[in-house]
Amino acid sequence: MTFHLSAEERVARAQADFRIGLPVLLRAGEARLLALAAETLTADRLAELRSLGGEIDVVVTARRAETLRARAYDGDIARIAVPADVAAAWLRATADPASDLKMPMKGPYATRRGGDAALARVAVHLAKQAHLLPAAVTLVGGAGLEARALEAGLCQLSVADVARAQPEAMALEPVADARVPLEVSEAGRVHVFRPRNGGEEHYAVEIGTPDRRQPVLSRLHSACFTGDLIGSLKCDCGPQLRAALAQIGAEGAGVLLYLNQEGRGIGLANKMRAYSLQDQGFDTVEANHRIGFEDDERDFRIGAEILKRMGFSAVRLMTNNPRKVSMMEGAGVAVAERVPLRVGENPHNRGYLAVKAAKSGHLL
Ligand SMILES: Nc1nc2c(ncn2[C@@H]2O[C@H](COP(=O)(O)OP(=O)(O)OP(=O)(O)O)[C@@H](O)[C@H]2O)c(=O)[nH]1
Ligand SMILES: [Zn+2]
Repeated sequence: MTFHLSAEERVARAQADFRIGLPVLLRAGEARLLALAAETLTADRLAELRSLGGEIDVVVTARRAETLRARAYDGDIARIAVPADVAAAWLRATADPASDLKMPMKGPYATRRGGDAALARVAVHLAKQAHLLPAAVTLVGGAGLEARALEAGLCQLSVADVARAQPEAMALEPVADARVPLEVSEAGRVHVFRPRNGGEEHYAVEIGTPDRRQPVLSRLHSACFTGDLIGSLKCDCGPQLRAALAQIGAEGAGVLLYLNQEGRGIGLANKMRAYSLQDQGFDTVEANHRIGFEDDERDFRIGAEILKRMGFSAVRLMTNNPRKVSMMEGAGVAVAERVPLRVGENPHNRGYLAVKAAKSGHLL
């Protein structure tokens, strides 16, 4: 009897190692690549990589490459060659937009073309999933790479593992639920759902006893520490959260889903990076792109799966976001009605709301 690690378990370990700053060995057929997150790379670790020989790249998304004026020959990513004489700070500055303004002409960058970029793509995917800067440092062709990785006990992952690993939404389990009387209704109940991959837990706030045979009044809310908790005026999240709860409470039945996808799925640290860029004049969408993210990295299937696990198959969805409607329907939960939720506009978030309407299709 020996232990068998599933694809999900391997991927989850690799993500955790990226956050710690440990390298992971990626495999596809005969190809081998050692990968680390650019954000957690230290000078010592860079020296370790260099002692192996081989080619070191910093891999960024095509979005970040555009800001850096580097050519993205691999479509969605760019493999930037790291010169032999640069320090870890050079790699960091390539990945991190914090110094873009101070050094507007970073580079010039030499980007690799040809060869297989599949492993480099997996490396960037892991960094994103770990909520770090979406960039990886990679090494190919190092002497005795695989043997050394094994000897050091590094995590190993194949491209097939990443493809096989189920999305978080498909592997959510209910963990616990309990009665929580709320200001808007004394008949509140909080349910906690946990993904099998050890990722963030997500919550459902059930109010009253909604009829499972009818479309349930529902809000799909994404975590916003700044808006939900400390009263930030930069967005409309706090007022939306409270208005949705109030409306569900007034009707006497419904479900508020609270998904821990802070910052449209990029995590709070990256959201603060985006806010710094917004203070330099970029809008909410441009800021995400300059870090290297898409406009919206959320997976709303998580919300649909939670509703299905709770016995619902149709919703009256409180949202202005058409993507939430289409992703809900794509995941098998019918949207019988879209209930608009326009509250909380103020002078600070007026521009943000206008950009969401103009660029992300939000309905007014
Ligand atoms: N990356 C990024 N995230 C932001 C910014 N402002 C707010 N957010 C996040 O955006 C999300 C807002 O989520 P929702 O309340 O579901 O809003 P929505 O997608 O606009 O859709 P509806 O409110 O349903 O119309 C939260 O996760 C916030 O943390 C920003 O400038 N950049
Ligand atoms: Zn917000």
